[in-house]
Amino acid sequence: MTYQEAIEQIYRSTKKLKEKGKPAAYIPELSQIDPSKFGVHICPLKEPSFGIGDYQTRFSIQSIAKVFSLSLAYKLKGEKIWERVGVEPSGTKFNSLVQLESDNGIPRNPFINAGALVIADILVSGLKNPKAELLEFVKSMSPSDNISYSPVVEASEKSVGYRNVALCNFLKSLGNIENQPEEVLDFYFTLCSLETDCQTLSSLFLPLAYDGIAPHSNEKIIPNSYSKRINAIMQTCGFYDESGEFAFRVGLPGKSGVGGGIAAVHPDKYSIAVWSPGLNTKGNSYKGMKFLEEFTTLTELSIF
Ligand SMILES: NC(=O)CC[C@H](N)C(=O)O
Repeated sequence: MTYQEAIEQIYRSTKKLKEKGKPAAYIPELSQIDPSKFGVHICPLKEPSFGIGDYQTRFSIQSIAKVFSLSLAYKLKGEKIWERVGVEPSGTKFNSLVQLESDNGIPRNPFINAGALVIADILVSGLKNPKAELLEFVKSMSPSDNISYSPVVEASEKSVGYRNVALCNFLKSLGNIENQPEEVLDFYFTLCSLETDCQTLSSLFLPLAYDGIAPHSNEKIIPNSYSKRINAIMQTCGFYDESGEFAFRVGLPGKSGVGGGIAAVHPDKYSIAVWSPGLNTKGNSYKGMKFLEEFTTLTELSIF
């Protein structure tokens, strides 16, 4: 069975499922999204890419962008970043505050909000123009430049961002934020507002399936060892307190966002992006998880 045949078959059966989860309610702009949207796009390394459904509709990628900010911070500062953020699954919700105090302000990993705020701080310190440079870095990964920040989503999240404000101030008080919290939060909310479609998103993850190289340009985006380590962190921490479940059911390194997107990679084989805005209770796309579970089962192509 080809990738295309598998995707067509699973898309049809997953689309029919009555249960589809609920769009994120805590960010006003995201709560408006039509929950019946559903798109999938795959970029195999050695075969033509393929998309189905709403794969060319743009959506808010939210926390999936944390893979890009981590990649850039890692490239910029190397192994030093691990002095300020860990690589252990947190077992808590993405925006949890509880572990930070006992962990002395060192977030468990770069994908929970606390860890992503520390990574944001590293980029704010290390780059002249962090927002523009991050976007330029992201665009270098793909032949498509169909990705941009959404000022509307950013403003919407800022209007209710009390928890992230609390997290950033808490981190500052514990000595793990160098800049003013307002500046770090501004960069963080802009990062989370990145918008693209499944077609571009899957291509943006292809370097992580190809030893850190962007196949369209042959450019080394990040060293091979960084690419492997980022995949390891996606595998263990990419789905918050559902990371074990995702490894168990899907078996691919991946990252989700509360916009309902999931990007995942099979090293040396493919990258794939799925979008369905309805979330399960852990904040991960309900149909996105179902789709990927069926996909790796039918194709027998998980990393395990
Ligand atoms: N899991 C997510 O996608 C969360 C990202 C969102 N911008 C937040 O900080 O709450």
